[in-house]
Amino acid sequence: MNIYGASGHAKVLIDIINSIGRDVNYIFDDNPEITKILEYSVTHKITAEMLNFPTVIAVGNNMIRKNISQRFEGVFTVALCHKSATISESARIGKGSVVMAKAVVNAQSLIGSHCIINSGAIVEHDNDIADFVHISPGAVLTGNVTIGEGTHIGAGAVIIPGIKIGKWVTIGAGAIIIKDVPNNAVIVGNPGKILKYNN
Ligand SMILES: CC(=O)SCCNC(=O)CCNC(=O)[C@H](O)C(C)(C)COP(=O)(O)OP(=O)(O)OC[C@H]1O[C@@H](n2cnc3c(N)ncnc32)[C@H](O)[C@@H]1OP(=O)(O)O
Repeated sequence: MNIYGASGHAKVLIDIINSIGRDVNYIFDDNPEITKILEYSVTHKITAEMLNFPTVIAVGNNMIRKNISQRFEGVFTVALCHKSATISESARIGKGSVVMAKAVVNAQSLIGSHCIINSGAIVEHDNDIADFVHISPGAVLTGNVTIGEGTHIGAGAVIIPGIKIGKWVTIGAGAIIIKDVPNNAVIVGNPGKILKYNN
């Protein structure tokens, strides 16, 4: 498998690829100064040979991940799940999404494309998560939660059942969300209050 982006996030993807017994084939980064990550060499050119292997994007920023995925439409086609993640048979994980160690995705939850379900995050039953969403480590989405495109749920945040969160929202670390959230809002605290709006 290939990794696009030689970031800290890429180090975690290397561990996930190793956890499922696959090989890391190529790691690409457009910054020529980054030549190595862990024990792997970093390449700075995308070759035809590379495209023989499935690729995942190792970019934490949701908007940048979206832009890269659109530039390479059709190339980033696999979902990647750590062997310790628990994923219901009735859940669906979209192409290019990553589910990290000890994360849980429960019954009939739908995860879009190019999402990150980070370490130990819990996505309970019947959630509907759009593309390019990042659920940070330890966050808890209870049942029937809806999350719009590009939203970032901060570490340890909790969303109570049935809440609808808009697009390109940022939920601060540790926030408790008890009401629906409009597009682009940045919310912090318990109970969550709007701090500002993302541009
Ligand atoms: C493996 C990984 O690393 S995955 C990445 C996980 N990342 C995260 O969980 C980060 C989530 N991000 C946050 O919580 C950020 O603090 C944000 C996005 C909510 C706000 O960031 P900024 O826009 O830079 O806000 P800033 O730091 O200027 O703070 C603005 C105010 O909000 C408060 N605030 C910021 N974050 C929080 C928070 N999580 N909870 C409560 N209050 C907060 C600040 O104290 C400050 O209050 P003040 O004006 O009274 O002093």
